[in-house]
Amino acid sequence: MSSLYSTVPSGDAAVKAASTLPIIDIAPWIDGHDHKGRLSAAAAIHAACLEFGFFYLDVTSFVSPEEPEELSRLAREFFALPQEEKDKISLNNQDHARGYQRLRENVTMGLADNHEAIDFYRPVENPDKGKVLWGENQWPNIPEFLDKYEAWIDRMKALGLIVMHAMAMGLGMTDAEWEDLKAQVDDSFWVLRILGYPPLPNDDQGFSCGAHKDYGCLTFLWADRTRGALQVFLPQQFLAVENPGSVIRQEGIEEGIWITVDPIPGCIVCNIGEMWEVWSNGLYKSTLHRVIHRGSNYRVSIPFFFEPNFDAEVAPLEAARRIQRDLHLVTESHHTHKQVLEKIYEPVVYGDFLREKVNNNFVTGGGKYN
Ligand SMILES: N=C(N)NCCCC[C@H](N)C(=O)O
Ligand SMILES: O=C(O)CCC(=O)C(=O)O
Ligand SMILES: [Fe+2]
Repeated sequence: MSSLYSTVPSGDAAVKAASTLPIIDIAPWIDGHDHKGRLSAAAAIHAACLEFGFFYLDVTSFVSPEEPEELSRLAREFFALPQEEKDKISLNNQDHARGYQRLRENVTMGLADNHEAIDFYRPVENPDKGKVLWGENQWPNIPEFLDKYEAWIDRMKALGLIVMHAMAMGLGMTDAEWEDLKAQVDDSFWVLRILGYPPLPNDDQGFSCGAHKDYGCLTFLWADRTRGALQVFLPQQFLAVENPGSVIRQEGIEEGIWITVDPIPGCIVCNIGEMWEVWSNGLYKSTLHRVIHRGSNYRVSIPFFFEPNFDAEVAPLEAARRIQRDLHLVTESHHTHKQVLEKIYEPVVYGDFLREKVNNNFVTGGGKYN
């Protein structure tokens, strides 16, 4: 039996699927009053979330191409420092979440990941480094590092609200419903992660980053030009589908393929996290992805996680339930569809969910602090 975590991308199906990942231009959401343009971008995001949980965002109207290049240069400067210099901002000096993690210190599904990283989170008012997630960010002592990254964080926060608004429109939410949703993300407990990936040795069966779903709301990933590193899992049932809106994803399906998602200039890769799975009551699935970086270069990627507010109570949205009921009317009503329709996701407090995840993420410190 093929398992989720062992299938590799290969053959025509993989190529077809990869070329299908849509590119959605956010320009209509940046300039002026192009209502039609906004509607069609919103519809494209909705379709992409139903089918893939992943899409490219063309952000040329929003960020200059030099900006992330500069961030990547600063990241490389940090990762090139001697180990003891990097350890000066170790997450273990702080709250076991904010700071630098050595190569193989991060763990996914019980296996060490072949990457090093720095994590920054939204600052909190009364920092307490004895409380997981509640300490202070630790910035490398490199000229311009802080300023350049803070500018990027501001821009990505703004992008988060734009994409959330587009998604609300894509789900057919009323203005009042959007205001309610917005109140759950308007003080986002965001995370910025800077990742460095040395090549995975050819004889190493492990992962640069093991298969996982992102935790929250929206991930905006900028990555350098390295190809063939990021892979996204596509369930088999979606491969030959003309109209994804007519399919309801089934629970526990393990058949599918891993497709490669390479960087496209001017675009960032966007995917939805587990909180969107709850809001959409499973209509949108947060998609498994992983990184396998072989080859010879040192890869850098910079994901920004636009997350709900720490205290947000995330529960299925009425707009998603309306769509699910409509889908039920137009699709053959067999057993599985009935089950999906009747299943209501349990509400989650985002901060509790995140703390649980972070507690299990590291070789060191994990689970010791609460
Ligand atoms: N904030 C986010 N989404 N970080 C993603 C890290 C995923 C790997 C992590 N070790 C895990 O097992 O979840
Ligand atoms: O480096 C990448 O391309 C993806 C990283 C990732 O999935 C994550 O940090 O959550
Ligand atoms: Fe991820």
